[in-house]
Amino acid sequence: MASHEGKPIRVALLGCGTVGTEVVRLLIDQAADLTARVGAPVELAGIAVRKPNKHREVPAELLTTDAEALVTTDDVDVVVEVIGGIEPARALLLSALRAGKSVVTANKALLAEHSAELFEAADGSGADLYFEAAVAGAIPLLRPLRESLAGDRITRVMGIVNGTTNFILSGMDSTGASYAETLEEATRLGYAEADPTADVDGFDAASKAAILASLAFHSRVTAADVHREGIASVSAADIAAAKALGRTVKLLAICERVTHDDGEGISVRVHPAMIPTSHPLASVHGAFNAVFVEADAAGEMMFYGQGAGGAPTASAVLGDLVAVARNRTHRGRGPRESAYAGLPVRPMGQTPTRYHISLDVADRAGVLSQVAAVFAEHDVSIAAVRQEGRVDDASLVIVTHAATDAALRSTVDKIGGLPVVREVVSVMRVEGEES
Ligand SMILES: NC(=O)c1ccc[n+]([C@@H]2O[C@H](COP(=O)([O-])OP(=O)(O)OC[C@H]3O[C@@H](n4cnc5c(N)ncnc54)[C@H](O)[C@@H]3O)[C@@H](O)[C@H]2O)c1
Ligand SMILES: N[C@@H](CCO)C(=O)O
Ligand code: NA
Repeated sequence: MASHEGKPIRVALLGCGTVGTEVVRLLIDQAADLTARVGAPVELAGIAVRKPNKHREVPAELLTTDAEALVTTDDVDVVVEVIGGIEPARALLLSALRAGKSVVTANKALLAEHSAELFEAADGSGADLYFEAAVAGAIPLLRPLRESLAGDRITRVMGIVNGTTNFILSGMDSTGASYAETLEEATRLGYAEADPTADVDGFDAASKAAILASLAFHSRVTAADVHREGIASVSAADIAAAKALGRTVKLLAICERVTHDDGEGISVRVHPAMIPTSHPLASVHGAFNAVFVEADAAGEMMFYGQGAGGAPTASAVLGDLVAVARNRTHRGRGPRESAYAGLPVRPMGQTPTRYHISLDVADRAGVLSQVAAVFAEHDVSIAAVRQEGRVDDASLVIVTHAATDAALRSTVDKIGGLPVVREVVSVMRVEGEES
């Protein structure tokens, strides 16, 4: 096959915000190295922006407001999308792929909803679709899943994939700062999405979980399939309850194989959970991300690094850009969509989990047995109980063994209604320990 060595790779950049500005800087600063690594110069053909008059540290002559014209021009080989959101990003990338341009994107929201359509367009023209920056920023994670681990059988992916919420939770845990203060700081540092509800309500992590589950289990998983709970309901009481038992609270994205009588499926979820402080994910602080991957032959692996911020995210974008540019220069092609396994996503209720339940109860004879009876009634086995008497009531902490999430929820509902239970102080799932 003929090589296109030497012919410049022309790049259209869509969006020039936090990530886009850093992409331009790296492309310019590292032009000579990129040329050597790709085997051809990588040149910016144009930068689509909404407000051309805004001050930016990028070459003004490359700016355009006509993104549609830019992505379909003959003079462009690769389109890099760092606008975010569904439209117009979706329409622009479909146009680009259909016109045979390879695409590099950091857009998790788009991929978590429309990857099937995008891959189909890429297949139609033989173009590449790369998106390493969409999950866990700078950390090489999607390429290991799509390529390095393609010969193994992945059983579980669990991690901290949202820097903003991790920054908030670790800030609340260590400095005692308020939720509002830490969120403001995360926004100032460029970690938070334009609308921080995407971070705090778990939408950002759910999009990433959908992408991870699709790649890990060779199945189509969209954001709508992901069970999602954010951090808005995590209280100081939850954090204190976790600390009292040597645990800490993290927002986790968990994708795992689950087997039922009717066959194999997957569970994909995002929710706050208590993990032991001895667990490696417990020491992931600030905007850092970390993801555990478990595979049959490889065993356990952990990927750790900066999951957000302009420069770290641009690093992943540039890595993908080099990969697609090399493919163009040497007439290769990256991996396509792999959804052949078609595993169904199980409802959260069927997922085996463990709960930590902290209650304020009356301190008198028979209370513990009444509470324990509710667990037995729902076939939920108790792993540990801790009771501390106070003046006229008691604090009761119960940690369960694994049971279905539906059984655990019904247990908590019924316990909350017992006359001897004054308050359900904290209910949280427990992860990262033997069940
Ligand atoms: N910031 C991060 O840490 C981070 C990390 C990983 C992934 N991402 C993803 O990268 C993408 C970009 O994020 P960002 O933080 O740079 O956002 P940003 O808001 O800073 O930048 C987006 C830019 O796109 C511009 N834009 C909007 N509509 C446009 C249009 N129609 N044409 C041209 N430009 C348009 C906006 O004016 C803005 O300047 C998003 O998909 C985001 O989820 C960001
Ligand atoms: N807002 C995201 C950016 C990275 O995707 C985060 O906080 O992790
Ligand atoms: Na990544």
